[in-house]
Amino acid sequence: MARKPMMAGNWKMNNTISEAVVLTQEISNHFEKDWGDSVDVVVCPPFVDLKPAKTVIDFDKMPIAVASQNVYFELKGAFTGETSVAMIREIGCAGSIVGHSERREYFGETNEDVNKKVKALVAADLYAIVCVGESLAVRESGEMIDFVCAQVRAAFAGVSVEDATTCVVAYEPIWAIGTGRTATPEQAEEVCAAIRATLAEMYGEEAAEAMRVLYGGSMNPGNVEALLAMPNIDGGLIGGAALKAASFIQLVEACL
Ligand SMILES: O=C[C@H](O)COP(=O)(O)O
Repeated sequence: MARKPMMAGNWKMNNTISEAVVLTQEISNHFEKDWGDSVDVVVCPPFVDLKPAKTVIDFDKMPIAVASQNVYFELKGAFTGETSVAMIREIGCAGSIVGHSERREYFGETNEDVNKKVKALVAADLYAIVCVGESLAVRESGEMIDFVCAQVRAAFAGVSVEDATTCVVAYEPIWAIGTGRTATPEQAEEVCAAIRATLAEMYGEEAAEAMRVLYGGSMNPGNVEALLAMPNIDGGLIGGAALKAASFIQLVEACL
């Protein structure tokens, strides 16, 4: 089955509102090819930048979705500092990243939290971009497939096939994030294929074939084509290379 590629830019904690407006406008200005319906392009700015970025995209009628980098699983109430699915939905977000390794490492996000966030998102008709990935120690122990597939099972525990198929999985080996040390296409493919096999165990072959598995970790215009050539890599979750309009557009166009 031909899956529609997705190229998602995770801006992490970069760009004030004014900077976000400039970057979004630059992405819009660099837009030359009509990517139409052949790739899903997503930008994931910090919370405060979501509305300004969405406003620029809507004004320019750009085929770009906006997603948040995180969301809380409770619907509302006394959860100081958190942001609900209703809040991001009203801004016009299509979904949210969940379980990014930086949130797992620095903010103590657990597999159980990730699962609750996936459930909160799909219940609000939003999708989750579920991040999984092993540390260097796990990679060197050779246990990365078991580790990552356990993260996938935990993230989707109790999620229906209908809801799961709206979601995306992003394989991001922690040792490749922001380090310039990209996984080789073969290393990335091995784990992405195992992720799809896990999804097939949970949801059946047809659903697993329909779900997108992205790679993230120092993806850039120089290595994107070799990674996208792998049969189980359906796009990218991009950090550093998404912070410049020209390189982000190059990554999008590599999907065409
Ligand atoms: O969410 C994005 C990833 O953490 C990849 O970041 P990076 O492209 O800067 O390595």
